Amino acid sequence: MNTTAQLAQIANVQSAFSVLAMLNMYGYLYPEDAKVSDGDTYDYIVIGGGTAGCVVAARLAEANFKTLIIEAGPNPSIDNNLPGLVTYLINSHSTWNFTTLDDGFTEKCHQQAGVYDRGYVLGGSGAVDYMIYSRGNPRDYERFSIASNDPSWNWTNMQKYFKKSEKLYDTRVLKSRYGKYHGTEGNIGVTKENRSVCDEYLEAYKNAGEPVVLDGIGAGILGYSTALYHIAEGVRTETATGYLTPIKDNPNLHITRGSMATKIIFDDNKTAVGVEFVKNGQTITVKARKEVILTAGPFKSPQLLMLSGIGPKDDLEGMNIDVISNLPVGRNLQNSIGPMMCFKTNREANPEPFDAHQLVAPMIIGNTALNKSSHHPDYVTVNFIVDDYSYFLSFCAFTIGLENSVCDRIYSLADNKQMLLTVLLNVIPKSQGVVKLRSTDPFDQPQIFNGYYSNDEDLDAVVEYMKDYVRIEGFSKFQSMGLEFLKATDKCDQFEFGSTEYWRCYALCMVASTIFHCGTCPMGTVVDNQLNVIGVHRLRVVDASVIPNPVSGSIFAPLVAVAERASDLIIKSTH
Ligand SMILES: Cc1cc2nc3c(=O)[nH]c(=O)nc-3n(C[C@H](O)[C@H](O)[C@H](O)COP(=O)(O)OP(=O)(O)OC[C@H]3O[C@@H](n4cnc5c(N)ncnc54)[C@H](O)[C@@H]3O)c2cc1C
Repeated sequence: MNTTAQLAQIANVQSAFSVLAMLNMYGYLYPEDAKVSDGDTYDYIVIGGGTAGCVVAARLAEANFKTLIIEAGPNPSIDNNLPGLVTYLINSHSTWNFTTLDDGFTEKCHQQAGVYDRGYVLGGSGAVDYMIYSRGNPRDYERFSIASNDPSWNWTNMQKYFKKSEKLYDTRVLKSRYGKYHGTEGNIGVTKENRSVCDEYLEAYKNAGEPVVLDGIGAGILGYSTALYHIAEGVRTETATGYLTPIKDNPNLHITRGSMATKIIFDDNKTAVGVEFVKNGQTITVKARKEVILTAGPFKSPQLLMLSGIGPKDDLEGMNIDVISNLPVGRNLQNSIGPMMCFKTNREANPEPFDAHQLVAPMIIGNTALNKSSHHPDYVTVNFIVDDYSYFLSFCAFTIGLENSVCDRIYSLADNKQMLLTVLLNVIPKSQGVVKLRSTDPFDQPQIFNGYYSNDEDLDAVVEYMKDYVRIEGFSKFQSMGLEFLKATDKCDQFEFGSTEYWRCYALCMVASTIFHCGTCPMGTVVDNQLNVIGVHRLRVVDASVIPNPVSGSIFAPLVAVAERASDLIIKSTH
């Protein structure tokens, strides 16, 4: 087995899945495609049927508003629905395949600067993501409140939206003292990792001084616990299936798929009055009686705003775009990143037979504070227990995008033993990237500069976190499991192993992106506390771009809660 062969296998399987996707086998689950003609009028037009877009459109349709979703992609297919197939979804028929500009260092260990994929499918990135379901902690939402100058975005207030959207299936958690933090009637089914292989690792983390908790999200507590996933009864739950399927015959809900929004149209009073989109080569303009709601995600929403005249004045003028509102659109790109760290154990790797209804590698999530009296994590670890080496090679080379030689080296060092694979994330990165227009063609990818470690403090912080985390090797329980850190790359060998210089080199080379991007149209500077775009009327953004800072360890669940709240705000402010 080697990485080249594994990548070839992925390409073959992906071709088969793209053919299956054309059959639209799950089409019966979703609303039929609407017949939309030039000049048609809706109460609300939602641009992008992704994670947030499906929530908002469903709530508006339920509230009796005639609502149109304009979605570029098709319906989800079998590889979107079955959790075990997630490895095949990057760079696939259901993603946009964005890449970033060269940042000068990531390419040392990676095939290219960065794979920044997003869902190109109804349900959006929630239909291609890794399904980790968590809420972050109170400090993350305090930062929303500060950015928006509105305390109502706080953690306590957001809990009702988490509960409203969640349907937790795990009876152990529900019966525990954490049960009260969870929802049981919501649209997003959630299950907990329960494979017994995790138990030994949880014990070992406990032995290493980390709290082990049954439920890692409800109270925003520190410690280690098995992951929650947005999976229910063996099937991924994203917002298309969770929110649109139950109301698929609602006459207020209209969807046009395969439709690329190219411009938001404003009248002379800077009021958004319609949207132009292209379907099957034909340009169609639709009108909004009440509002246009942009939910195209953290790369495409800023692109569309800029193409429509909302963005940094100098950049727009440089492209001969008339400026309607001069705002720092695209300027605050943020993401949770950190190095991938691999350990082998003395347990023989013993892969289970493939089961498409569950993720291949069980996950444990850790929230760690360096100062043990703190209530907030400094870093989050996403820990995979890996028995299946073909999965490992796919994750390493395809999902994280590391060079084949790096993945082959880890494979050989791991010596067919069970591995602990940790992605360590800095929860408060200070670095920022940028999304800019590449051209005035809406079909062009925007330019994305990832900005990883552009603020030196982030690298210093991550080095401290790695040094802290790698100490687990020295504790008796992990020692008895033979835990051993694997030097995944030889590109740092000029530095003494364990020195600050070594870890700095390792962190840069082995950086892994979570693809939890946010902040490109943040609350406070591009949208106000009600998510209205500043300086214009009747236009909101509701997607990951409005989230001003990363939420520790995930973004899907926080965004669903933000979209639930945004729906309330929109309905209450109905003109
Ligand atoms: C590979 C991957 C793994 C991830 N893993 C996790 C995880 O495990 N846990 C977690 O919490 N988060 C995860 N995330 C992040 C999370 O899923 C996303 O941040 C979140 O779903 C983004 O939602 P959104 O509504 O902002 O955008 P999206 O869900 O991306 O929705 C945007 C929608 O708009 C459509 N669109 C874009 N432009 C146009 C246009 N011009 N016209 C019409 N339609 C358009 C797109 O096709 C898409 O459907 C992951 C993301 C990816 C990509």
